[in-house]
Amino acid sequence: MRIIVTGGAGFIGSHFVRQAVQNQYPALAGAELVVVDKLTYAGRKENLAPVLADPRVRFVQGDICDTELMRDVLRNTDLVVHFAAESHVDRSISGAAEFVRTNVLGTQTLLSAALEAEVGKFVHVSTDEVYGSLDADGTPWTEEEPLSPNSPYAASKASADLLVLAFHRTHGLPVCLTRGSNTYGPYQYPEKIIPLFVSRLLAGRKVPLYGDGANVRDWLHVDDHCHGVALVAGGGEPGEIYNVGGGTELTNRELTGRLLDLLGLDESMVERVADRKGHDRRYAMDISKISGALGYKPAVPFDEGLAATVDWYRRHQGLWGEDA
Ligand SMILES: NC(=O)c1ccc[n+]([C@@H]2O[C@H](COP(=O)([O-])OP(=O)(O)OC[C@H]3O[C@@H](n4cnc5c(N)ncnc54)[C@H](O)[C@@H]3O)[C@@H](O)[C@H]2O)c1
Ligand SMILES: Cc1cn([C@H]2C[C@H](O)[C@@H](COP(=O)(O)OP(=O)(O)O[C@H]3O[C@H](C)C(=O)[C@H](O)[C@H]3O)O2)c(=O)[nH]c1=O
Repeated sequence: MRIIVTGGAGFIGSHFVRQAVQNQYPALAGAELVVVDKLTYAGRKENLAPVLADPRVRFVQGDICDTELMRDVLRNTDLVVHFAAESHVDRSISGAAEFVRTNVLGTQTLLSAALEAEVGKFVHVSTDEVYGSLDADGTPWTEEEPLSPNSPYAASKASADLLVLAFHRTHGLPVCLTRGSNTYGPYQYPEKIIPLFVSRLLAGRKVPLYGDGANVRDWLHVDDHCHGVALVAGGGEPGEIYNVGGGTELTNRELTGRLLDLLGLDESMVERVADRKGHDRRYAMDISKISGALGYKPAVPFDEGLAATVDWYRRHQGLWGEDA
């Protein structure tokens, strides 16, 4: 089996590749993996160091918007797992163009190449942010929830989702979509709240908590996210969407408190700053579809996963340079 993994040098994609090569996913055991990654600020080829020497792994530095390269790379491919994206909400607020280019145009370029190559399955890795924002007492989202993205990042991912579904309905391309919740773990570029706060606190710097700190996120360990994606790659039905949530809902204040406790620090390290523009209040996922259909169950207890993540950043301080 030949698998193309786009964005495989980033946070979640590199975890997927490392785990796949280590045969953690029965449906993908023994597969040849071709990683396609542009190596933006968020991608590090070194994230794949533990598996790069494996003869089943090939690395191609390239842009998913490059039509000729994608046509070439996707030939004779059984499965595409599409992680590559611009992924950070704050960056999409200060400049949306690269989000539209990579997340929308890049996805369309890949879909066209996948159609031409007659790939066996195309798994598009998406996000719960496409559903919008929930009130404190709102019911967690199922896959039937209408799309209502708020940030430019979420809008670009929702656009990509619609294109993926359109290629299924129009051309019969065998696609599946996963929609993951906020993911944490090692190897994440320190711009999202957990790696940013941990890196700063370890360096003795204060952390910026947006607004009232009462926004809620549904936390998912990267190991569980990737297991969900692998289950969908192995057994997901063409044309179907699967939510992949972690089930640990926390306000940003609660999350920050846990990080301070793990590091033996106090509230004086927290700086309250202006709120993010258009800040989504709460994300929460109903995962009964993937649990019932494919046996998905998040396995990493949040407190254990968070402690191990803090420990990993402690052992890898300065990995992304001082300014990250
Ligand atoms: N991080 C989360 O909490 C989260 C949650 C749900 C879904 N997702 C989705 O999961 C996927 C992976 O997210 P992540 O957090 O690992 O992102 P990331 O930013 O860590 O990694 C993205 C990777 O894509 C590569 N890339 C970017 N533009 C490219 C292009 N034009 N061509 C080729 N490669 C390119 C980067 O070099 C990087 O290696 C994304 O599609 C994201 O939308 C992320
Ligand atoms: C960076 C930062 C964030 N925050 C707040 C803002 C959010 O309420 C929460 C999480 O923010 P973060 O940017 O880490 O993640 P989201 O905006 O929820 O989006 C993330 O989860 C989804 C599912 C994806 O799909 C995205 O790729 C991923 O970036 O912490 C702060 O208070 N201070 C900060 O410095």
